[in-house]
Amino acid sequence: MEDKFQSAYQEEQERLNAALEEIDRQLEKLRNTPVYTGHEYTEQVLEASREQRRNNLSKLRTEPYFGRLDFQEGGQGERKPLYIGKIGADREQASDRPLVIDWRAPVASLFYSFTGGTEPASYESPDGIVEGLVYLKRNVVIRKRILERVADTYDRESDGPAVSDEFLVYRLGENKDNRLRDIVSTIQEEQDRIIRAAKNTALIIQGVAGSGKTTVALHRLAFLLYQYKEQVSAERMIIFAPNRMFLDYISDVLPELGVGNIQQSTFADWAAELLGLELTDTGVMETLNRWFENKGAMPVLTEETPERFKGSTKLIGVIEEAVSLLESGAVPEGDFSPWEGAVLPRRMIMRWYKEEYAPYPPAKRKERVMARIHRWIEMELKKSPSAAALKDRKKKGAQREKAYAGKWPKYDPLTIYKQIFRAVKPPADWPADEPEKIPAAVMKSTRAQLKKGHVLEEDLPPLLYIHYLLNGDEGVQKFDHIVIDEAQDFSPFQIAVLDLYARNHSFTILGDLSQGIHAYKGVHEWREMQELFAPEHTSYHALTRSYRSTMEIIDFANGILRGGVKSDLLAVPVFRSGNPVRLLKYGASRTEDISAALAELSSRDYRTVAVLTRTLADAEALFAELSVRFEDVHLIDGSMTEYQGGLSVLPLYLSKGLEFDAAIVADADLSSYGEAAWDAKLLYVGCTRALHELWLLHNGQQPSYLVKAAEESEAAEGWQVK
Ligand SMILES: Nc1ncnc2c1ncn2[C@@H]1O[C@H](COP(=O)(O)OP(=O)(O)OP(=O)(O)O)[C@@H](O)[C@H]1O
Repeated sequence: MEDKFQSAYQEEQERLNAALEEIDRQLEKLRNTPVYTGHEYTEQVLEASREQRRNNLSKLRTEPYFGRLDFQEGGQGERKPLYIGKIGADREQASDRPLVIDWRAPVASLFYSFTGGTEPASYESPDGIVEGLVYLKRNVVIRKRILERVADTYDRESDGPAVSDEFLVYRLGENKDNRLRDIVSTIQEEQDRIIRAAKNTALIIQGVAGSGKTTVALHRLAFLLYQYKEQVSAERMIIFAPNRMFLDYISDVLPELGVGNIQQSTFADWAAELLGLELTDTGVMETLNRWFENKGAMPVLTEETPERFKGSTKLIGVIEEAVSLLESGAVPEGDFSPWEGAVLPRRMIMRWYKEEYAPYPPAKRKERVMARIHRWIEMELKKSPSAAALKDRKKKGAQREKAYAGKWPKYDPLTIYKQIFRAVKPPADWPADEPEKIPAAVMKSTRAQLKKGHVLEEDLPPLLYIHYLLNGDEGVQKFDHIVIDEAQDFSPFQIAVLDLYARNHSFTILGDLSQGIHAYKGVHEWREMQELFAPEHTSYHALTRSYRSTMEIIDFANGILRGGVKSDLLAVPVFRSGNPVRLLKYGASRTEDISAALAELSSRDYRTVAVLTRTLADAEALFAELSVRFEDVHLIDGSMTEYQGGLSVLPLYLSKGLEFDAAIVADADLSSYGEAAWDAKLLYVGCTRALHELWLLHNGQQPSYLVKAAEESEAAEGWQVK
């Protein structure tokens, strides 16, 4: 065994030397080629390609590849070793094998999709299905040109029939800093299928916590840019994430994959910009306070809860009716007369409005008709008998034109929205019974909030829809692909509105219903989103394996899912074992104990340790106490745009999407978490943030599902640490 390993290492070292030599040589040659700065188009194109190669080779020279796959096409003839890296590179001399194959290339898919066995494997090339035999799948770790590790995950000539997880487990065991990383060397088969799925569908992915949803979505973007280079561009792709700090947390992955310029935003920021609205944080904080800061006093959630109702597509009909009422009564009563003696009959204006400009959406129709009237005035002015009359008519005409424009409806989404909710007076011809289509409680609370000048997050989809009905999509950029992370917190209306701005329903929608702690606004079943698309435009995938946490943590979290959330979307762990989950009962002082736990865990070799509390108020109070004892502890309060790593204190609901080497859940007891499914979901989110170590501190009175989860997963009790 040792010998085999030695010879594999030796072989890879020789191969690496040769590859680096060739990369250096190619790079040297390119660097010695003078840069073309002239105006000749063909030369400019050639220069751009040289520049691209210079960049690629500069990256390749430190880490040329990470994997090797020996494949025998057709099951006979030569066994070719294929080296797979983050970027592809050709050899200097023409050859049937590139120097490095891009991980996104069709043949490289075998490296991910092959799960072992002796049967032929296949991949889809542009010329059709290619079949053959896989002989070897090898992971090669190269850092800064040094060969650090060689690990065979499949060898046809050895006894193991399946691809082993050993290298994956080694990778997962590493500690994490403050950024999410790429996983190109260890993408798993179920993830690869999603990454390489065809572009023009709305993929809906239910994935358990830690199943790699965020990571997979980012790799999928890199894949789409490679596979559909002629059809898509990075600037026309967008990632929606829950907050700006999360965007910062994921911001390294795409550059690592050689992808830049993809738009990243929160839905609220994107919508506010499109609508030209200034959103205050007051509304967001009010919502969070209402749902998260009142321990045990969670408002009752029904289909008529304002956030849920406004997020459903039930408002669509009401909005369409309102806009159509405005549209049909838009042309002001009476003929238009710019000055005495000149009359443009309403009949004529109606003809322009109803016939000539009918294809345009209302706001554009109004613009066009008014422009036409303006042109008509200019023609009429030419008939003026004298210079004095011209001057007088010009003045009068301008005044009356302005007054006439003012008689048209105000095509402003917020005004129309306010009219629908009767926060301002609607036009006289609107039917009096219209408000009955909206539940009274929603009507009342929305009216009150709009009167205070607050636009909440849940108002954005209806506002955007009104905007779209008024203006269409002219002048607005449509997206080639939209990624929605933490999609369980998105409402169906948000997705429906985004679909208006997506080409070919090209979406990757990822989430986890078990983490649906924003259930007051999000979906309760994926069906709610699937129904927005025609069956041929959508497909559903499930990711069940969890890569983030140790088996012990996953077993414990599964216990919370079973007993508390009452969900059967359980996670399947990768066989990576660590310390048992630890439950610690407070002694004389809660703060002392939390402090001692933090001191113990941060003294170990962990880079990120978090203390998770139930509310922001708890986090702030605890932070005040801990910051006296720990120099470099940070408070995460939702207003941050950057995630710093290290030691953090944060409310559990803000930890979604993040991960920490070790997590301490403070007050994991009935003082903070009840028996309801929603409380269990919060704890599930918190517990699944931990990679290696999870401690729960409590007062001895715990919800029954926690007690049961601890028993079933053989969690440890007490302070005998290590
Ligand atoms: N194939 C893989 N190889 C190595 N690491 C992986 C793999 N898949 C996922 N991971 C790691 O697992 C962790 C979880 O990934 P990610 O945050 O993308 O999951 P998620 O499903 O979005 O999680 P959550 O819903 O809990 O926020 C990350 O550290 C990621 O690097």
